[in-house]
Amino acid sequence: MSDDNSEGSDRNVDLGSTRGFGSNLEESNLSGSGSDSDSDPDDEPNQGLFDDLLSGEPIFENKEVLRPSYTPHELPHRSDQINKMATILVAALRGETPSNILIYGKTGTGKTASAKFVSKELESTSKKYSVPCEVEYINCEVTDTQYRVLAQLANKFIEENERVIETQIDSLEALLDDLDEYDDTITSDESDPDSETTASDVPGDDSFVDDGVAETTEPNFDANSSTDLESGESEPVNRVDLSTGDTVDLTSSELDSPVETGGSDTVVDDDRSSAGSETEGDTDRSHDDDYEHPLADTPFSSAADVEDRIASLEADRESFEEVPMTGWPTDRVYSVFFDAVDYSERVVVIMLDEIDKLVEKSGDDTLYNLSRMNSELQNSRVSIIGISNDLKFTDFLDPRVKSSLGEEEIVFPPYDANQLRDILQHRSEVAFKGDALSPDVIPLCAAFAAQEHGDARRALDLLRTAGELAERAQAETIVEEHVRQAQDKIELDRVVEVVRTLPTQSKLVLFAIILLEKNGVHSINTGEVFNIYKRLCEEIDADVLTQRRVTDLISELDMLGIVNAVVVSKGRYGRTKEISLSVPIEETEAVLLSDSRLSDIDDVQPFVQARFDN
Ligand SMILES: Nc1ncnc2c1ncn2[C@@H]1O[C@H](COP(=O)(O)OP(=O)(O)OP(=O)(O)O)[C@@H](O)[C@H]1O
Repeated sequence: MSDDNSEGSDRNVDLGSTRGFGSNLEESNLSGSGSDSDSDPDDEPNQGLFDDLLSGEPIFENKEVLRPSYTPHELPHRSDQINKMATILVAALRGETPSNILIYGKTGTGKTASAKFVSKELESTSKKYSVPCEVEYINCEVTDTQYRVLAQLANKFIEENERVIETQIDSLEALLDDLDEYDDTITSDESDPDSETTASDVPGDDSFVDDGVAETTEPNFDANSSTDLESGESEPVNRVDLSTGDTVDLTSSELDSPVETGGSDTVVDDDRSSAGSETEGDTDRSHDDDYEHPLADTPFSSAADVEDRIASLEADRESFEEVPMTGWPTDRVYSVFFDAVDYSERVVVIMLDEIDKLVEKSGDDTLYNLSRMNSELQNSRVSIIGISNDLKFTDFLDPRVKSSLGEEEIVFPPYDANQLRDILQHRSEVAFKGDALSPDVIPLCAAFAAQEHGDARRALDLLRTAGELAERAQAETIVEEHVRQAQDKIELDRVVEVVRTLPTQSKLVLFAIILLEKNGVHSINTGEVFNIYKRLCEEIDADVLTQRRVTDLISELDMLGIVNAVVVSKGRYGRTKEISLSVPIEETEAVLLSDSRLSDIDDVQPFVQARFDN
């Protein structure tokens, strides 16, 4: 013992300023004492707290891929649902409005993962083909009121509009720079006596080349624009009605695209020579190549046009007003959202995950407003994808909303054990080191999760937790026992979470049941629970609910799997519920007592007597 201590203190001294981390620890100890004088306290070596833990071969290669936040690139056994979604949403890429979609399925059946996968594909394809289409995802469990949903969407679209404006302004400014450069070059060419720059130097449309230079007395970029190149100035023409303020989609590729001269140099040369053009020779040919007019193939006919457009974009940007997270009247929020969506031509897909939570919390107003938007939008189109694991929530919807929202329905059935096995197999290849898994681990995780209504999230949790437990035990491989321990741990964690988040009244009812069980009462009935519950309420000054309401709370606890309540017939005494606890008593009691209100109940013993008093 004393040796150990001295070794520990040696460590402190010896490692001093010269030694690094763990792997050098032993070696450093052996190296004898070093000088104290030059040791910097900030560089003090660690005492190896983590070294042992780090020294074990880690089981995981990449644990992140087993976490719920990871979006897989492949979703085995969901191709039917994914293809169906894609078939509906492809309309957006054709500039049409896709039907609204309702996605149903129990928890962990891959609804969110599949919908996100499809929307990623949709957005990237829309970029590829330059068809404006955006997907906005909202989790209604978090954003659960009409105000918040609309505000969040409004702000997202405002942000997106600002981004688009920024890009457009950048491109327009680059265009102005090009114009300046072009003007400078033309001016310097004009002052060069060797170079005879005339109107025919300007790139023109097809007719310019085809018809021969001689005919092209007034060069033009296209049917609507004309430029006096001798003065080097562009004359404004009515190519674009700037007064409408329509968004001009100026991508940099459009801006950079070369002017169509309508033919090769050879053709141009031939035409020119045969037409006896004023412009001849190499210099002119190089002008055609080098000095394409920057405004050709743009909707602008002069620098002033471009500047006007920049000013109007800047004014638009100034006019955007971010919605605060509270405080505005809802119709104002709606109107800002509406304008933000309609700012430019595009198809917008709004994905409302856990949509049932939104309806439960704040009715169907949001869905009503969103589903009738298309009839009023001028530029854009909106389509909704609702995701829910509650199949019944549409019963609470206004029939119009229900039929509009459910234009297309896609069901995600639970996975069976074989499918879960495939999913786990795919992930485990990336998640674990080579032979970290013993062969029975994946089948066991899949079997446990299949019992839980085929929940892939549960299966992945089990596999990850089993890996963590094995790692903690410094085992080299994950074995069946780790999976069983993981199953118990997850179950306990679930119970703790459910109990912790119960409302106080339910906690009191549960506490009453625990007290009865702890005092050896079996086959507890509702009346007994009610009596203890009443005393507990009095003790902490809580409202006392009616016995009927307490019976309902017991049924809710039963549904949550915390208690087991069976109805038994007592012959001529009628029927009664027999209640027992389905969760570990100690842990559950500890969670209840961690609630500050319940922790006031200190001496619980006397309450149990109530059973015998009544
Ligand atoms: N076919 C699959 N292939 C790979 N991973 C999957 C598959 N299905 C689901 N998962 C994974 O399972 C977890 C749960 O999936 P997801 O969140 O999509 O379920 P959900 O049906 O939306 O559940 P909830 O209704 O609880 O939100 C995620 O980590 C997801 O990546």
